[in-house]
Amino acid sequence: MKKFGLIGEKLGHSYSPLIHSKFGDYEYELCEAKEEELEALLKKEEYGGFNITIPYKKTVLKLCDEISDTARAIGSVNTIIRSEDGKLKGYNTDYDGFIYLLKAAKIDVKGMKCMVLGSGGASLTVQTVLADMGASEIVIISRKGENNYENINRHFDSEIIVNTTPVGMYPGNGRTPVNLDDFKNCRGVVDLIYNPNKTKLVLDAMAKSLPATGGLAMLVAQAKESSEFFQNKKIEDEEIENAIDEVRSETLNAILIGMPGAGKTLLGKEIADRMGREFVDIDDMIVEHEGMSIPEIFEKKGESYFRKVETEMLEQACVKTGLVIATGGGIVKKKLNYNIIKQNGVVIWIKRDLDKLETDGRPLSQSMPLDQMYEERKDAYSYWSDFFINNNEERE
Ligand SMILES: Nc1ncnc2c1ncn2[C@@H]1O[C@H](COP(=O)(O)OP(=O)(O)OP(=O)(O)O)[C@@H](O)[C@H]1O
Ligand SMILES: O=C(O)C1=C[C@@H](O)[C@@H](O)[C@H](O)C1
Ligand SMILES: [Mg+2]
Repeated sequence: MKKFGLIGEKLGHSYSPLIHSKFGDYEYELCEAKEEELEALLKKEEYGGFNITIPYKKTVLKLCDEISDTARAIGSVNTIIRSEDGKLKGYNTDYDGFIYLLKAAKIDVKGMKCMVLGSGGASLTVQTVLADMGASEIVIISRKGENNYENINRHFDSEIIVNTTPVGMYPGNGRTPVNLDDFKNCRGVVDLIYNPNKTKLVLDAMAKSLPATGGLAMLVAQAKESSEFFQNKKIEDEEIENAIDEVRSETLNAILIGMPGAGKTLLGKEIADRMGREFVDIDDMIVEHEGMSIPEIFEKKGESYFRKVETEMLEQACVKTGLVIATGGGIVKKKLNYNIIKQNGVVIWIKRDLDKLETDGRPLSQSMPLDQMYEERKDAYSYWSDFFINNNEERE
């Protein structure tokens, strides 16, 4: 079997090799390339075909020998196949991928005023789908276009917002292209970014109880169709959901929260061992970073300094994927930590009866009654977590 590749400018964020490994038994490589290298790369015969991503989906049109009707109509190619006679044929599988995403997220664009952020190849595909699905108006916001971020207030009445820019994408996590507070009529948010799993834009929409989705389902659905071209065989649609589930379970961090001494570190290590994952303890990161024990940091620098370093360490750990992360008990004291944890995390609340909690080496647990601390924090532990584990059985 020939090998295949993903061509783009920067590819450190891509899950495509992982996803393609679910659809077939072929090699799939990341090929970072500069624009002037594209032509030579496409000619390399060891590759049976390619996916194309930011910023080359428009550029490669002129390098293909043939282009499918859909890709030509949209003006964007994300899949290229080398035929037996060496000719390169360009397709667009993002079109079906975006339709799949809208349906999966139950976001109906019919009759809606839609704002598309960004004007690259992915934006062209999104615009075509929105028009085909009956959007009443489609506004494109780009840095230099007629509608831009300076005069975006003209379109604060948009009902659906679709982000096709890389703003907020790994490693630039935590950024958002627009402030959702400005869009009072907003009825749905779609971010094509899939790493992180939930961008700031998506988390902001969820905080307002708006329907919102990241781009993983689109990525997987377009990859399935590309893989059908690569292998010249049909793959059933059920495979898309299976692959999404597998990618989520392999990439999301398992993040443990709960009272000091509840067993986050103990259980975190055990979970990581059993899953064959790397374990990270935020408290250990802080101690290493500061070169002091936690009681010493509290004593010499105070709690607010400790919290500042804790947030920095949390940010470093949570932009990564596939980890088991034990936090300190006070992580929920700072609202800012919520988005950091949620972007790539499944959050597990470790519960243990208060009279069983270890307080040694834990300055806050020694400075106030544990039932008072629990009262102050229990609603946050509950709201921040996706599920809980009872850790009352003796383990040692
Ligand atoms: N189920 C259990 N059985 C016996 N001992 C336990 C159990 N759970 C936790 N412990 C013990 O309680 C102590 C505290 O556990 P651990 O350090 O894992 O808590 P933590 O939640 O990480 O605390 P912190 O918030 O301070 O980091 C440890 O000595 C641990 O071995
Ligand atoms: O990030 C990625 O791996 C990709 C993103 C989209 O552009 C897709 O169209 C492309 O096939 C792969
Ligand atoms: Mg711990």
